Amino acid sequence: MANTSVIRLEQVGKVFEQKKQRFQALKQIDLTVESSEFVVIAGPSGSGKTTLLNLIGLLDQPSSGKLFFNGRDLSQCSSTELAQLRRDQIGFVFQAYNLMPVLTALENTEMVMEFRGMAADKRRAAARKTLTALGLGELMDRYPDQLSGGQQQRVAVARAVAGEPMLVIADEPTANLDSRTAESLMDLMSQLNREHGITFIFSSHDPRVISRAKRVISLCDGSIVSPVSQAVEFSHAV
Ligand SMILES: Nc1ncnc2c1ncn2[C@@H]1O[C@H](COP(=O)(O)OP(=O)(O)OP(=O)(O)O)[C@@H](O)[C@H]1O
Repeated sequence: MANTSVIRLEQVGKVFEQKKQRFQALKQIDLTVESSEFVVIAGPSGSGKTTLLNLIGLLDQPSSGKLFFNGRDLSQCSSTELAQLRRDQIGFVFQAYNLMPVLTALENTEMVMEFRGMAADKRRAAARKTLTALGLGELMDRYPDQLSGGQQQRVAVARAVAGEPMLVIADEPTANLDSRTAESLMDLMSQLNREHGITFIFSSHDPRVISRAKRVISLCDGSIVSPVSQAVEFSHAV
């Protein structure tokens, strides 16, 4: 089957306006990410990585240009349709994990599938399977404050991937992790990408993440500065 674009941006710009200040955070971005890609958006602090991820994750809207998700022109979608797409097709791993403190690891992992209206037995089975695959089989009934930072990060990944979304977006996924945990998290995401064909888009300035990407998109001052049409292969050795 031919590759389908998960995300396509055409001449996308993003301007933030505060009081009388106008700041162009993204400038005329052209970018296509195909199904099953494993992409890192790299660049220095302030280059626009989070702004770009927020657009790709349908959390924010461009000021100019066009954004397509799975072939759909998002400017034609209502806010309800955008919310449904986010819920059903996209998994998010936030830097701050954003786990619910009053829910166990298992309940946190089930949460997004519950929002989707999946039957309780199905979502519980999917959450158990994913947590076990992530090495958290024995810790499913613990609350976030009973888990280490790395374990919480794994629960956040489990929550993002358990419902097998089309796309997983991770903002600086290794920012708070030690080298070993960061390495195993990247192993896990590569495996999910290879075995389940889930498309991953990360933002990072961590060389450990960038070296594992199949394609790196470099941002500088809101513009893409690396070739985007060709996959860039990096050695796995850092
Ligand atoms: N809501 C906002 N209002 C005004 N300016 C903003 C807003 N969000 C981001 N910016 C500005 O846009 C630019 C890009 O920010 P962004 O957070 O996307 O960068 P980044 O590459 O993710 O940085 P970091 O690596 O430090 O997280 C920065 O100069 C930032 O100050």
